[in-house]
Amino acid sequence: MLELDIVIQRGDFVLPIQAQLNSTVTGIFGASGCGKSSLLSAIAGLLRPQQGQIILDGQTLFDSRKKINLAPQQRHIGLMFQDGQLFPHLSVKDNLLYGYQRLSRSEQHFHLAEICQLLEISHLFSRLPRQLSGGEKQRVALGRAVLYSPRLLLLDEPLSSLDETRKAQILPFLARVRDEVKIPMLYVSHALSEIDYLTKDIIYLNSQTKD
Ligand SMILES: Nc1ncnc2c1ncn2[C@@H]1O[C@H](COP(=O)(O)OP(=O)(O)OP(=O)(O)O)[C@@H](O)[C@H]1O
Repeated sequence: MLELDIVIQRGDFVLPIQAQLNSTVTGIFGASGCGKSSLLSAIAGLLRPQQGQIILDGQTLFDSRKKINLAPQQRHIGLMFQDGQLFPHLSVKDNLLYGYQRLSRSEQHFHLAEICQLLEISHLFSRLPRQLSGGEKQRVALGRAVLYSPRLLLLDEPLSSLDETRKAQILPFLARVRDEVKIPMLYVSHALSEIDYLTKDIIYLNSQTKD
C-alpha cells in the first residue's frame, strides 16, 4: 500500500495530495500542468515535497518532520516514460539486462525468458533501439522496468508517443503485466480510455495557485 500525504510546490504551483493506494493499478488523471509528473517524481525520490509523508508498504520513504528522505536507489521504484529511454548504443538484450544485472539473486524476482515471452520481444534481442518500431521500443522499455523487480512501477504517459493502433496493441501487454507479474503500478495518462482499460481506481489531480 502507498500512503501519500504531501504538498508539492514548484514556484507558484502548489499540489496538496492525500491518498491511500491499494490497487494493483491506480490511474492518475488531470489537465496538462496539474502535477502528474511532479507527483511521480516525488514518489521516486527525484523531487522533494515541501512537506508531508510518503509511506510504501509500511516503509517511510519521505517524512519532512522526521527528516527522512530516501535516495531514489534506496526506494527501488521503477519509472517508465513516454519515449522509453532505451540506451541507444546497447542491444535490446543489454538494455533489458541493464538494471537486472546489478541486482542480487534474491532481488531478481523474474527471469529474462519469462518476461520476454510475456511481452513478445525475444526475437528482438540482437537489434539496436533504432532498429525497433515505436511499439517494440515501449515493450522493451516495459520489460526492462519489470525485470528490475521494482516495488512499485511508475508509468508516465507510456503510450502517448504512439498512434492509436500501436496503443491498442500495447495496452494488452500492460494488462498482462498487471495480471501475471502483479507489480503495483501508478499509471499517468491524459487519456481516460487508457486508464479505464487497466483500472477503475483513478486519482483526479487538482492543483492550486499560491496566493
Ligand atoms: N522545474 C520546474 N520548475 C518550476 N515549475 C515547474 C518545474 N517543472 C514543472 N513545473 C510546473 O509545475 C506544474 C506541474 O508540472 P507537471 O509536469 O508535474 O504537470 P503534468 O500534469 O505532468 O503536465 P503534463 O500533463 O503537461 O505533462 C506546472 O505548472 C509546471 O509549469
